[in-house]
Formats: sequence, structure tokens, C-alpha cells
Amino acid sequence: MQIQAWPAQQAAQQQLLARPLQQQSQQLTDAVRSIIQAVKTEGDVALRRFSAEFDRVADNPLRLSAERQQQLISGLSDELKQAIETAYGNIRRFHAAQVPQDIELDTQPGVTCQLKYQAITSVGLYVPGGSAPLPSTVLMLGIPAQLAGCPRVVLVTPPGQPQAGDIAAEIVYAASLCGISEIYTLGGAQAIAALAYGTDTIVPVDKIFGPGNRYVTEAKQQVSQDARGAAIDMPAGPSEVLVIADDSANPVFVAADLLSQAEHGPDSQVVLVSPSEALLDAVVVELERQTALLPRGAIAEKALANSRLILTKDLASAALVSNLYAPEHLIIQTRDDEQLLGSLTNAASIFVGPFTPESAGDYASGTNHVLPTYGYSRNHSSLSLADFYRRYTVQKLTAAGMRALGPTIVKLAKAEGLDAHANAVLFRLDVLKSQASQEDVSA
Ligand SMILES: NC(=O)c1ccc[n+]([C@@H]2O[C@H](COP(=O)([O-])OP(=O)(O)OC[C@H]3O[C@@H](n4cnc5c(N)ncnc54)[C@H](O)[C@@H]3O)[C@@H](O)[C@H]2O)c1
Ligand SMILES: N[C@H](CO)Cc1c[nH]c[nH+]1
Ligand SMILES: [Zn+2]
Repeated sequence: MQIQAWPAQQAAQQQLLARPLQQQSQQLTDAVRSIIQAVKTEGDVALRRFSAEFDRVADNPLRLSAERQQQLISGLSDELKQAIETAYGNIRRFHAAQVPQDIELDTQPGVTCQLKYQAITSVGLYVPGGSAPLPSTVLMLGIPAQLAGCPRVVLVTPPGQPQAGDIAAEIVYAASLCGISEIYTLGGAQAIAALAYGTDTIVPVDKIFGPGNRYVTEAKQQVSQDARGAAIDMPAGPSEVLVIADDSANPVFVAADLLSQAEHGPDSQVVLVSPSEALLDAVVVELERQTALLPRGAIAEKALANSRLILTKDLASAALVSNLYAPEHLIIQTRDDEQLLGSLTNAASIFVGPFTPESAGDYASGTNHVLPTYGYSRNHSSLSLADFYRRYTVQKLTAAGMRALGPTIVKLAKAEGLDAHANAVLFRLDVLKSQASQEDVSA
């Protein structure tokens, strides 16, 4: 990998920080649109056809039976179950602290406003599984759904592991901890279409959560733009990380952190920004050494080909590079991390100091690993418990409240030229006036 100096020109800066695959290529949009259309018109038949075509699974049973779920779980070792339970505990603790509070408030006497939270009725969780099955993602999605109390939680994940039509036992165990038993062996854009529009086998859901490759992410965006589709959490595509490190950082740690995301897939991107040429040089050597030892080294190498090593004049400009890139994950390993932290904006999840690898947040520290990618961290947030609720308001005006606020509403409605709005208040004020004069007469 080549070390590149941070250029002064804006166009060159943007080119250097471009994501590897044009997320919105017309070819991708069209391919996903036709998959969605086929699922809408042909239902289960299309689902089975796409499973055969993209996942090499003939006659996909679609639903993972309760018996098969139990069989798969019983084959898991106690050590692995325990590790999943430890992660479950930390993630649950962090998300349980996020429970939103209803608000009830009199904005003025007789005018009561409430903000209320209600768990979304039915949610669909997409757990990636094309390149590697991700039970950790089950916890990231299933725990907040469980804590919010969503009445129906459906899980979909690509089939084929450990055998055709199956899914990984770890995924099933993590799902069982989260109280999820409605599981479909489906991946890709077809799974998203099935969740959004339903088929004979799958009842549609209200909101779809979860990360995935570019087909999954594009499908989520398409169904969310259709009023008859489903809402989505965020665009959470191929994993990415940006590391800011100075000459105090350990190049072994930095290279390992970069590779931890490079091994996700060939379309992942990792970026190292440093004012230290010596550190950059040492990381190049380490990347080569560690990649050669990785079972997924070939995948990581492809991701490294889209990746960047950037030399800046100081840490302040390294922070500017990060803010411009808006990474999914940002790791900082410098002499004064706390000071740097104050100048960092736009990162979805930040990992501070030499003993905080991104793997901690990917698996078990407690934060959510479902995060916006492609630069969407500028205006989208990391997944949290709040995403599993819908918010709504309730209000009530007493007669006294109407008497006091009515004239203001009438004035504003007249200013907008909306007389029917004004009338809805004026007719009530008339009734209140005549009630008041009758009370005066009888007094
Ligand atoms: N941003 C986040 O929060 C986050 C979290 C975890 C994982 N991820 C990312 O999720 C991604 C998971 O990707 P994956 O591929 O391993 O699994 P995936 O489950 O997202 O995708 C696999 C599915 O893609 C479909 N597919 C494959 N090739 C296709 C083609 N040519 N045309 C149409 N559909 C096709 C198949 O149906 C397959 O089931 C990785 O890029 C990983 O980095 C992101
Ligand atoms: N790094 C991924 C989010 O981009 C999450 C993950 C799951 N397993 C390992 N990593
Ligand atoms: Zn990861």
C-alpha cells in the first residue's frame, strides 16, 4: 500500500476519500428493483428461485422449524454459549439504560401535551450471512427489540450454513436469548422485499433493521421510499474504519485494527491517517506480515486495495480528514486522545486508546455495532433502543384552555388563509361564550 500526502486541493481530497464502490450505480439499482418486483408478484416462488441463484440452495424451506432450531442449539459448546451470554449481558445493560421517558406537560393552564413512546408492532431483523454468519448482529438487533417489547420480531439470514436451508447454530442461539423464534432462511434483496411486502409464508413487517452488503442496503433504501413498503433503520453497508494514530501508537495494534474491518469483504475500506511517516511505514510492514497469516487474507487484500494511508501535517488536520470522511468506526491512538476527541465530528462510533480495538464494540463491550456507512454518519446515528419505538403525541384542552388559547389559533389560521381551521375554534368559542352568558343569567 502506498502512503499518500493529504492534498491541498478539495477535488483531490474528495477523490482520495471516495468510497470503493459507487453505492448508487444504476446497475445495482436496476438489479435490486427487479428482484423486489419479482418477490412482489411471484412471492415464495421468487424467493426460492433467488435462493438457488444467489445462495446455491435448492428448495429453500424458507422457515427454520422449531425442531431444527433446537437441534442446532444442542450442538453448540458451553464455552461458545457462555461467550454469547456475556456479550448479551453487556449489550443488554447498555441498551436498558436508553429507555425513553414519556413526557406530560401543561404548556399553559388547561393545555396538556404528551409525548409517548410505543414499541413498533412488527420488526424484521436482517442478519448478514453471505460471507460470514454474524451472530453478534443478532444480539445488536434482537436485544433492543426485546427491551422495547416489539410484539412481533422476525429474523432473516442467508441459508446454506452448516447445510442447505440451515443457518449457523450461533445465530439460532443468540436469537433464542432475544426471544426470537420466527426465523427465515433468506438473504439479500429478496429477504428485504419479503419483509416489506410479504409472501404466502411471510407476513410483512413495519420496520426493517440490520446491516448487509450493497444489495441488501440498496433494497432497504428502495422499500423505504415506497409508501406501501417498510421503514428502515439506516444505510448500514460494507464495514469501514478510519484510524488516527501518532508516533506513540503501536503499529501492530494499528495494522490489526485495520485488518479487522478489511476482512469483512472486498468492498470494505480502511483508512489510516497520521502525521508520523515512521508510524505509517511501520504499519505498511505489519499489514503485509499479518495479512499473510489470516485465513481471510485474500479478502482483506482486496479491501486493502481500496484503502488509504494518509500523511497529514499534524493531528489537527488528521481530525479534519476524519470529519470529512465521516467514518462508520473511528479509532484514535495518540498521546492525548481526550484532547483530540473534542475536535472529532461525524464518526458513528469512536474507540479511544491503545486497548480499545474495534472488535470490542463489534462483539461485546455493550455499544451497538449497527452503524451508518458511506459517509451517512454525518447525519445518521448509531442504532439505539429509540429506533425500536414510534413516537406520538396526545393533547387535551379544557374549556378554560380553549378560551385562553383559541384567539391565538384563530389569528394564525386567518393569517394562513385557512378559514376552516379558524372555524373549528370559533364555533367552540361561541359555545363557551353562550354557556358563560347562561350561567351569568342563572346566577
Ligand atoms: N454497517 C454495519 O453496521 C455492518 C455490520 C455488520 C456487517 N456489515 C457488513 O455487512 C456485509 C455483509 O455482507 P455479506 O455479503 O457477507 O452478507 P449479506 O447477508 O449482506 O448478503 C448476502 C446475500 O447477498 C445476495 N447476493 C449476493 N450476490 C448477489 C448478486 N450478484 N445479486 C444479487 N444478490 C446477491 C445473496 O442473496 C446473499 O444471500 C459486509 O459488507 C459487512 O461489512 C455492516
Ligand atoms: N464490524 C461490523 C460492523 O461494521 C460488525 C461485526 C460483526 N462481526 C464482526 N464485526
Ligand atoms: Zn467487524
